[in-house]
Amino acid sequence: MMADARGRSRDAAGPSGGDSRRAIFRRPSMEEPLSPPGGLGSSRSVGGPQSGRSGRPAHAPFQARQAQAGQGHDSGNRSRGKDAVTVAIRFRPLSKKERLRGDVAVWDVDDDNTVGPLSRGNFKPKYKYDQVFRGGVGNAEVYQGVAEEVVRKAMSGINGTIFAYGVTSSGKTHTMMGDADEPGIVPQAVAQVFDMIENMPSKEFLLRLSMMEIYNEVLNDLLDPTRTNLKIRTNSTRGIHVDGLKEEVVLSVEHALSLIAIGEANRKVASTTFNEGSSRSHILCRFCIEVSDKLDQDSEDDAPEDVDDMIGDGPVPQPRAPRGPREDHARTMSYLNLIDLAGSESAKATDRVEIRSGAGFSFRKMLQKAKSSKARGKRMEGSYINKSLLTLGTVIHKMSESRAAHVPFRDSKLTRLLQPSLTGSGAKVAIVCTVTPASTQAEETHNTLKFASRAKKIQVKTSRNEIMDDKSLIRRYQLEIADLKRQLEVLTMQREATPMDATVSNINKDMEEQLYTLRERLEEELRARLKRDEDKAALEARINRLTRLILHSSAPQEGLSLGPFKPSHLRSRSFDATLNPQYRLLTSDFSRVGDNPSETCLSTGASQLDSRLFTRDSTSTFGCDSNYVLMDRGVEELIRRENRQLHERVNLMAEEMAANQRRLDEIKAMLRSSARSGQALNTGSSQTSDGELEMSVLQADREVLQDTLSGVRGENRRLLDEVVKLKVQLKRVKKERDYLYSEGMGQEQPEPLARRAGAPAAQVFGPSEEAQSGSPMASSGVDAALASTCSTTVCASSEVSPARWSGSYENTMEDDVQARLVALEHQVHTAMEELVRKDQQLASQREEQERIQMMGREVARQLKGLSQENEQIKAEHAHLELQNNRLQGYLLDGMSPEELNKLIYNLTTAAERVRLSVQLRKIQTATSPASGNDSNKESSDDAV
Ligand SMILES: Nc1ncnc2c1ncn2[C@@H]1O[C@H](COP(=O)(O)OP(=O)(O)OP(=O)(O)O)[C@@H](O)[C@H]1O
Repeated sequence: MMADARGRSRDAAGPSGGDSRRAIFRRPSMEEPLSPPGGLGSSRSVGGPQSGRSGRPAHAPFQARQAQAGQGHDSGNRSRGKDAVTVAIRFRPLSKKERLRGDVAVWDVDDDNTVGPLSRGNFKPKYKYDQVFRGGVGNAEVYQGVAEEVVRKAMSGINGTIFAYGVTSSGKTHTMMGDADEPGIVPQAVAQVFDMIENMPSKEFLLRLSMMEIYNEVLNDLLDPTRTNLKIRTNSTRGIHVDGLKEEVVLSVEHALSLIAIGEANRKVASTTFNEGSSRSHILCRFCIEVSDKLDQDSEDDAPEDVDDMIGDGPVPQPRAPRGPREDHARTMSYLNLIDLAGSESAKATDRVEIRSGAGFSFRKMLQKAKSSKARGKRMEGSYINKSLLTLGTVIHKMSESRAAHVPFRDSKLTRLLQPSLTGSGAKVAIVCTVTPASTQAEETHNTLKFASRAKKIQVKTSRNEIMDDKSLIRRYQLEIADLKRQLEVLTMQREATPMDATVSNINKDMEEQLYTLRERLEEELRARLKRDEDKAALEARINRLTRLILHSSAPQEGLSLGPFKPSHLRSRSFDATLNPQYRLLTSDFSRVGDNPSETCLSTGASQLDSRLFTRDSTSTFGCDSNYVLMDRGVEELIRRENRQLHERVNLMAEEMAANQRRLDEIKAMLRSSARSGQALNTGSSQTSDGELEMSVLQADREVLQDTLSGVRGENRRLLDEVVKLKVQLKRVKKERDYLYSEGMGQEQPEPLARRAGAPAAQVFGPSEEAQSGSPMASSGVDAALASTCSTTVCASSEVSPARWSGSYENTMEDDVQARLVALEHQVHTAMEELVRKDQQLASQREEQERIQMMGREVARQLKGLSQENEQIKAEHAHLELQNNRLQGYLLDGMSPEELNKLIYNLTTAAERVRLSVQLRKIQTATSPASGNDSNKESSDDAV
């Protein structure tokens, strides 16, 4: 940068560069006394277009610049006891568009911050300001010259307000917000705030950010677009404030910038003639800064006591508040308002927009109609903007007049919101009026310069907003954290005194042991029950078996009384008769008897059978197995009975046959006599006819007799069939007897009857010689069967008395069965008693089991409750330990809150960040000693 002796600018460093710029700007003269006190010259020397666009935050060399920035800046104001509003003019370079349309710069700046019009190349100084920035000056320099001090004051408890004022496209947004390459006042202020926090370890801060816009005189929340049409309210506690405005606790630079970006995205922007992205609303970005001494600050004497100590310049010498006990730590709460105003625009310019964007002829009317409503909207926007800016100008004008009776702050929302900053008990105001040097906008620029000049005359008191009561949020957090710390200590002490986990685990252990014991008892009961069930089943099986035996024993009695012996269990039972030699013997014996037609033989066979049976009855072998013998006797008795019946029938038949035989003999005799008579008749005719008649009669008689004989023979065959059936029955009986032998309680079978009788079976029951020689009776099977039947009859009439024998063994058998029945009944009775007793035991055990189960459930429920309680205690403990760890790990071990802020911001979402920030503040406050005066009253209006 070059400058001549007058300070007229000759540098080509501005973006426009060239001769025109040299014609506009003059190098300011450092010697001229027009510059307000405050190192403006030094500020100017630091900046420049290059340095301003470096993108480096202006606050970075914050401490290094402190001496420069504060040196004598406010000395003049200090003499008045008031701070004048800092007013700066910022020219922007001619835009490309302006140069293209032939605009030239018609304003010039002197080094003494004087601005004046250029007339035929001559500069006529007209207005003087605190700061005037040429077109090539970057945002960093503007920040240092205008905003840095305001932010510094805000951090020390003095309200600060910075706003940009100017016509549209003059560079307000560029100044306040900037861009990525050249951050504006807002991002630089954020960086400075956190920079200062980082450099003040003895302090604690709570930052909150809110963003709102005034669009068409309607207040909207930019951080929460759902909150619209907010109302401005006033109360004694909070003063003028926006009701329902969202305030976000800010944790870091990035956090704040992200929130501001959100608000920026929500603001109303539109395209106008002069600006593609023109702001159509006033944007208020507000930081609420609460500062407090750390509660547990031990090395307070080494650390700077407040911001002014650290800054060093002390623009407003505040008497240091007497430091009381640690509870009376000073706490301040201040607001830093950063305002980007909407740009005023003439209706002509708006109309130009509409006309310029017109379409072809065919759509002209339609488009004009549509666009006229749009233009109306735009005009309305413009009128609202202009009205509020006009009100601001009026307010500034009135305030600049020392005797102004009434200042119309309420005429617009903008002035209403700015009222505390402009008139309040403590405020530092900086106004950056952005202007363009373009000739086509010389009038607007002139108006802005007039506005700035009036604003320069406003005087605002600056005082620190110290809050000594508990209404501040930071104080609440401090108290809450202190309370939490106390709780933590109590819990820790309790835990150390009686280890919580051990207690709970002991309870758990007892419960588990009880449960285990109960489970064991249950299992034992279950086993015992199973055992009882098994015993019961065994008893039942035994009863069934015995019952079966009883039934088996009673069956022969029925058989004896009702007919042929046929035990029910044998009807369905197949067995191999050939396996039983006794059965085979009897079968063969009987078949031989049946086959032998000889009456003598039959009689002999039957006698042998009876004698054998009798012999068995009288031999000692009978006693070897009473059951067997009894059953054997029963079977034999049956056979005898049936034999007797057969004998009776056979006798009847024999008598009948004998009668028939006699009749046949008579007939034969008659025939023979008739034959003799017929020979005699052949000799005489009369005798022949009588003889033939008699012959025919006899012949007829003979035929009748033959018929009768055939009937008798048929009857014989029937009887033979019955005999065969009886044989079959006899075989079956023998089979049953053999089966009884085989079932004879595991004892040996008696010897075959034939062998005991001492005679070979073939000899006894073999066919008789008469039968073998072919006697008439043996010629047919019928006669043989008849003979067999007759022999059985003979056998039935033997001298052994079957009735007597049968009765005796029946009695024996009955007694035995009765005895067994009694014994079995006794057993059954005993078993039933045992069953009843076991059932009673089972019922009582069931009750006991249910009681134990109920106890188990109750114990499980208690255990569950205790477990939940344990979990809760553990979670609480973990939570408190986490807090403790944070306290000890992060804060006490040296990690600064700023680093923690960054860490939290990087790791968490926005919502979580807010929550954590609150927690963090609590924790941070908890590490400081309690401060504040509890006697002051607090209002809940300050709740976030
Ligand atoms: N000092 C400057 N140096 C370089 N470019 C600038 C400067 N000031 C403004 N501009 C440019 O001028 C254009 C308009 O600026 P900006 O949007 O900040 O104007 P504005 O006053 O905010 O307008 P409006 O009131 O319509 O919102 C932008 O493209 C911006 O980059």
